[in-house]
Amino acid sequence: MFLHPPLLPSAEGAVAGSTVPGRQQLGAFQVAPAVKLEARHLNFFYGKQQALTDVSVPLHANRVTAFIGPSGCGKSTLLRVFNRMYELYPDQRVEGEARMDGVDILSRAVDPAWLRGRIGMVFQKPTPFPMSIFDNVAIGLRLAEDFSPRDLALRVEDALRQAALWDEVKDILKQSGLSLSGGQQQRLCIARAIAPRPDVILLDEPCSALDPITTARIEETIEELKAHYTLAIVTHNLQQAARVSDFTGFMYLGMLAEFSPTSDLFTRPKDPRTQAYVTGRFG
Ligand SMILES: Nc1ncnc2c1ncn2[C@@H]1O[C@H](COP(=O)(O)OP(=O)(O)OP(=O)(O)O)[C@@H](O)[C@H]1O
Repeated sequence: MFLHPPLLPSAEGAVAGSTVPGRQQLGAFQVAPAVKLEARHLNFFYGKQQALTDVSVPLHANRVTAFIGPSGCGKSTLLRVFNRMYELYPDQRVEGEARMDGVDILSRAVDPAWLRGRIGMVFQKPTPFPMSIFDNVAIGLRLAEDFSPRDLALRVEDALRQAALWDEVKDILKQSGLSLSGGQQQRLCIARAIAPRPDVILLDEPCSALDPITTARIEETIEELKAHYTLAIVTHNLQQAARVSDFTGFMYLGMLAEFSPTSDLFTRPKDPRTQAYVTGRFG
């Protein structure tokens, strides 16, 4: 039988057993944000190839955490671990824990379908389904719960508003999601991820296929989403990491080389490899 762990409020203040530094280091009078999700000693394998080695990292509640690092260092793999995508592939396996509100979500006792409702994911390439704009957002809701048509419409509207797309699509909800522009499609995918009201949203290079104006729009959306969700973003764009995130993890060869408040990581990196990467000397 699967566990559906209770959802705990993500109050400011408690560091919830975290061993990793948070905002308490930013100043004597600031309160550390709670940790919503925390990887503990993760190792990950694609067959015999190890892609993550002893990664421990917190995602602070209602904050954006960016993961940066050279190609192939394990950023996407880390996000995939958090929503157990690897379980769909027989040769992939994980060791260690990922605790959300104190519960190890990698445990087989936790229902993966429940988990994917709690942790939404947005990919690099916008992936709208070949169906209407409305149905693209409603699909997960219909599978999860028996909503009345009115409640379903309200939930879809709410998700599209939070994804900053409502004004552009409210009159064309029956039109195909595929008819939207790339940036609109990506915001539609964000709305789809938001609709089940998850706790955490993982964004894997969500702007890499988008122009600068659309990218700015998505970044604004990310900033707004922080009020309701805990976010993690993988990005190759260091300026983007600096703009949107509160904390940044620098990954190198499958390890977390450094994790700090974003301003510290970019201005006072502790690890020489971070310094070399953020100053463009490799990567
Ligand atoms: N499906 C897979 N099968 C085998 N190895 C894989 C697979 N996916 C990723 N890898 C390997 O795992 C390592 C980490 O890959 P991952 O995609 O997590 O890195 P990344 O930091 O996100 O890279 P990029 O910035 O290029 O997207 C790499 O060595 C990669 O080749």
